[in-house]
Amino acid sequence: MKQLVLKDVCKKYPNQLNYALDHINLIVEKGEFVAVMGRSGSGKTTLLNVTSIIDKIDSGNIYCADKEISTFSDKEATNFRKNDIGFVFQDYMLLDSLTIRENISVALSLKNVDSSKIDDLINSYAKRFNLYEQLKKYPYQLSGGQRQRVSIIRAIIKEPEIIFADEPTGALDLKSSEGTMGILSEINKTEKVTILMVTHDVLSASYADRVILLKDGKLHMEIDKKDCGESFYDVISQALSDRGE
Ligand SMILES: Nc1ncnc2c1ncn2[C@@H]1O[C@H](COP(=O)(O)OP(=O)(O)OP(=O)(O)O)[C@@H](O)[C@H]1O
Repeated sequence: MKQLVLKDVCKKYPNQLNYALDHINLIVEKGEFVAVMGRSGSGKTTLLNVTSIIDKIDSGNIYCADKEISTFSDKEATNFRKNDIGFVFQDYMLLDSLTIRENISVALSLKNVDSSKIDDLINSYAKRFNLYEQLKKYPYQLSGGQRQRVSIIRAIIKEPEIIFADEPTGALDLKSSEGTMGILSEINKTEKVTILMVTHDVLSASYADRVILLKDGKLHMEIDKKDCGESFYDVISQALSDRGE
């Protein structure tokens, strides 16, 4: 089943000569994990922003599970972001004045989950991702890797159809990056959640099923893990270096 379909999607920012997205055609299957790569300015964040309807496109169509989301009204777009998708950002986007438990529960209260169930749900995810002891603490008391695990729990706990991740390992050291990618990969397989992740990091990209490479707003190349097996990491590195990325 198709989760996301982009048909001839174009986007140009005001006062810019070039398209940020130039006739993008892309299909992401339900449960697929896709990494978006490309040099700075190639359109990665714009692609994430238009598929999560944070930003509007100029032409083309975007469908999510057969609904044309690119024509959603503001209210429909807000509901879609609240109920159907989760976000993971490079800088975690946790609220400093709230405890870890409160930070996670914000996602559930937005989705109107029954308050009697919220604590149990948070406890079980926190135990699963080794954060139970941290629930009473504040974000500044946690390491970067722990904060990113909190933000992944906040994204997955509302059972979204898709998680959009923008450079989730961008601020992390190697060990924390591997921990973060291990968790994203686990929830992709266990919860069957579709993931669209922007990254500059080949190691992070190698956890995906497929890598798409953008260049000047165009979909330049796709690399499928199925075609590469064990050498996926090397094939991605080679493709980037061949293109001077
Ligand atoms: N708000 C904006 N206003 C005008 N131009 C923009 C805006 N956002 C992005 N652009 C331009 O659109 C193009 C694509 O930018 P985008 O941020 O999507 O690239 P990116 O691949 O995510 O880059 P990076 O890796 O640096 O985050 C670039 O030429 C950029 O300068």
